[in-house]
Amino acid sequence: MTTFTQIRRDLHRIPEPGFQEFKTQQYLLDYIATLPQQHLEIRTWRTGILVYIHGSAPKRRFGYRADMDGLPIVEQTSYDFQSEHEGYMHACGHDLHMTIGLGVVTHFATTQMTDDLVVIFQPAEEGPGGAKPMLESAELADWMPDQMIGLHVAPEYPVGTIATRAGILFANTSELFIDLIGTGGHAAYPHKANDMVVAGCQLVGQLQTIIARNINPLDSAVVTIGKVEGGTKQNIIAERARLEGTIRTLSADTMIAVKSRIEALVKGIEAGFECQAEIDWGSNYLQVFNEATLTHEFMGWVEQRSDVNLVECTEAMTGEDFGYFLDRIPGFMFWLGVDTPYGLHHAKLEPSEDAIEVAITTITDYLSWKSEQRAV
Ligand SMILES: CC(=O)N[C@@H](CCC[C@H](N)C(=O)O)C(=O)O
Repeated sequence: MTTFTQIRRDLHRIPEPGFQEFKTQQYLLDYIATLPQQHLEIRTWRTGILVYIHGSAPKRRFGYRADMDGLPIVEQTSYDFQSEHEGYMHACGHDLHMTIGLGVVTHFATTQMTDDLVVIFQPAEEGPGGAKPMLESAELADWMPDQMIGLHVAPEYPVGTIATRAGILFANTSELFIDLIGTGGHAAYPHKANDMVVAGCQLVGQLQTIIARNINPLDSAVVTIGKVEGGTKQNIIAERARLEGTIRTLSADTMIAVKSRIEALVKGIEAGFECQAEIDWGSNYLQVFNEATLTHEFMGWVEQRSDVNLVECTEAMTGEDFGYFLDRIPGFMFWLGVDTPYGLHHAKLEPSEDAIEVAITTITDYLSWKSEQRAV
């Protein structure tokens, strides 16, 4: 087993929620401390880490970002290195993203590049979002890269596949939390209560009409309710219900339109069920927009290689707060094939560990090549 496979497995065992990646941060810091330190400078920001790798004659500063948090999922993989944190799992590949980040740090700590590189381990990608506050932090302010790279594991592609496109890669997102407050009561006296389970169920159904009936079929949008909570016992009419979801759109205007329809439907539920409703939009992420010149150059570079296959993919409705990096710094994100039948956020996700070496080689070779091009 390679060091990096072992590292991935160690990280897989300790998934933590956003901004609580304490063990993860310590694990990464402990590993980085074992590397030759002469070109490295290390800073921490909350539970994140920034590793500055000084080049020999720098004219530019590249950036690679890896996200760190796990998800509230009960793991169902066949692994003998399953999560030790009950109810949490690395089900979005962040264990691989971080391992690849360590691989990149290891490579350039021992083989100095001409240009500088900042490897950013960023907390809370799954929510509430670490990228935006990290970009506003004093820790990153004087280390701001000139070009950013990020990747995300892609279960649907074979190992050795790099998939990307110029322009929008991932959607705009907004979280969605709706609280419905009515009147509870005895299950046998529905006429004396105001049942929020019924109101909540109706609202879930009505929300589906936004995409089906209000959005241009040639546009793309998603409204998913991923969690419904309501009531306390089977024979008590529920006083409260809570819907939790997410909205995805390919344009900012469509996001505004979807939110306005949600507000209208929620008002209708309030009137129809004589209840109170509160909407909280939670956190929102900007689309991931790949800068055209750099993305095409990268795609051309990948095409020349015999060890990886390039796929020009379509946009996905996934979200990523890496969009905030790309809004400020030119660069791109790409999908890394990890060949597993279960999708992202699935309890059985088992990404192929062979993809780790593919990614480390691709990123370090690409950055070395870019660095040798010498910026003007
Ligand atoms: C790559 C990926 O799966 N990202 C997440 C980002 C979630 C953002 C936020 N918490 C939300 O749910 O809107 C995704 O679900 O796409």
